[in-house]
Amino acid sequence: MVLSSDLAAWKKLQAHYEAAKHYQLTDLFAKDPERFSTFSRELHLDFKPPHSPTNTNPHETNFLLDFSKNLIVPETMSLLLDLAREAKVEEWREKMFAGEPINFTEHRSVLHVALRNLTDTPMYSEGHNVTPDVHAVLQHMRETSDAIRSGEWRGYTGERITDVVNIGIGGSDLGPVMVTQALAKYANPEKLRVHFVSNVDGTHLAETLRSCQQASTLFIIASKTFTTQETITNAQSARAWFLDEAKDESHIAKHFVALSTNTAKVTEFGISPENMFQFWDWVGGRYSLWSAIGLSIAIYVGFDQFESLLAGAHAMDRHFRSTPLEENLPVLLALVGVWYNDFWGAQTQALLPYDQYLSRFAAYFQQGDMESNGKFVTRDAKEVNYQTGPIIWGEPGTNGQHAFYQLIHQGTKMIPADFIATTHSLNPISNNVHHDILLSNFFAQPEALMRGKSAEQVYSELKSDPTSAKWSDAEVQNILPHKVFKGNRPTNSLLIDPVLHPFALGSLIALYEHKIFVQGIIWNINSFDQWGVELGKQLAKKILPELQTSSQDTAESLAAVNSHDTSTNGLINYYRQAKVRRQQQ
Ligand SMILES: O=P(O)(O)OC[C@H]1O[C@H](O)[C@@H](O)[C@@H](O)[C@@H]1O
Repeated sequence: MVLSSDLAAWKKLQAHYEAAKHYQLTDLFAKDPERFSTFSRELHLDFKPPHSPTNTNPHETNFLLDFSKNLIVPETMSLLLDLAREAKVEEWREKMFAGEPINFTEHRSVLHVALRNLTDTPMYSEGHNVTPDVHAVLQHMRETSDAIRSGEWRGYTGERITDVVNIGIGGSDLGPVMVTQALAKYANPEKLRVHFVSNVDGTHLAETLRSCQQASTLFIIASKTFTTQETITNAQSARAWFLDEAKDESHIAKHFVALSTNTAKVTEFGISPENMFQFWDWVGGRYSLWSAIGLSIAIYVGFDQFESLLAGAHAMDRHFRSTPLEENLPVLLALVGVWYNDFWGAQTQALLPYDQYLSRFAAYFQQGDMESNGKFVTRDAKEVNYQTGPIIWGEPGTNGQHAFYQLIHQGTKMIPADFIATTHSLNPISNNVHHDILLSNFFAQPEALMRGKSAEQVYSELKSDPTSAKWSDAEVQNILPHKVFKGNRPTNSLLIDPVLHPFALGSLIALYEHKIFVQGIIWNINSFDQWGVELGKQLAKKILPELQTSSQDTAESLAAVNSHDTSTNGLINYYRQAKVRRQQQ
């Protein structure tokens, strides 16, 4: 396979689209009373961590995926399933679980699924059983997080740790940020707070440290490569801030730990090997929250909760690996996405969790999806002639409704959207009235997007309203079109039952990870490398020395930089002049 658009099923889908583009969702529902049951799936997942009999957290969850409000009929789904088979999704899925080096541009296997394998079943990365290594690091994480939470781990003055600052960026930040927010209910922030510093902008570290004390702060330096400029710069400044107070470098051992694959660089930084939590190059950064990168999560909510998160993801892995494609939730989500992305010309995919705990969910999957599937050549190095990964965006409902939903309802773009909610609130305050209101919106928005509002409906509304009833016909005709909603806008609705506990969250994240995997296979791209982040880094390295000025420089004497295009030169020179002018004042 070279171009997916050459596959027989792809061509059939193109032909099928010619009929489908006339579909009206309301008609499809009117014609088929079974439509909801045809295009929805319930899934029960459970899995108890076998080696943790004392972990009494819930280890089961239910999902209801309703994909009936999509511009599909049974033939659409059967063609999309043919496409998945023709693209060899099942074979590639097996290759991933078998640890084959499917990330071929970096010669690596893609084994984040092994990180949540809490059983003793061996999992191999290119022939090496990684399960014992994974379990050993989990044990190290358990001991360390227990010691910090219990107060057994003390800082250099003998104080307890009250603040944990995770310094990392991209995959070494977004997962822990998202999960610690999502599981805040399970934390005890009066005793232990977590902070995340990612941006190289000094403001991020400076503002974070304003509420921390050296004697009670633990820094987690999270970087797979341990060479990322932002992280190392922040880590060095954090080290200087710490030593400013603690003075003696030997105190670093109690206040700095590292999460990395790069032992040499960690040691060079001054962090001892026993304070290093290892992971492996077969863990992609954006799939690494399940690894040592999750240490801040384990410290914040406790290791048992972290383990339950892994168990939930493992349960979804089992579902993904063994369920026929037509019943397979990640596959179904992926296929519906491909339908809009490649045949309807949709450019984006909105993720709209009706759950405040998931406020960073879309931001997390911006990396998860866009770094994975933002590729323009196939695995066989041919440029694609179809769209690959969509633009991922979103905010929690109902906030989004009061911000950007106008465009989803009445704009000119098709925006497929996933609505996500739980059946129960973890905070059923005021007699659960908040949750009922939240969920009424969760149900109403996909309905409104589908049904829209016709000119006739608007007309009769205007006529029955005492103010507009008095309007002239011309006035009515002038205003009426602005109030029309064309509807027919597609959505998925995902209900999680009962609540977003760690197990459910783990399953939900894994659901989207596997969706991204399936889409990458269908587009025949390598979803596991990220060369696209390199070029900007290279150029920034070249520019950094050009920004230096000396204290002798004046606005008049300062030499102009001219090694770039005139735009980049102009911007750099404006900055250099501004620096020098400021120093002259
Ligand atoms: O953990 P590291 O090595 O610091 O990388 C942080 C991030 O760097 C780059 O932007 C990419 O490679 C990301 O995938 C990665 O998550």
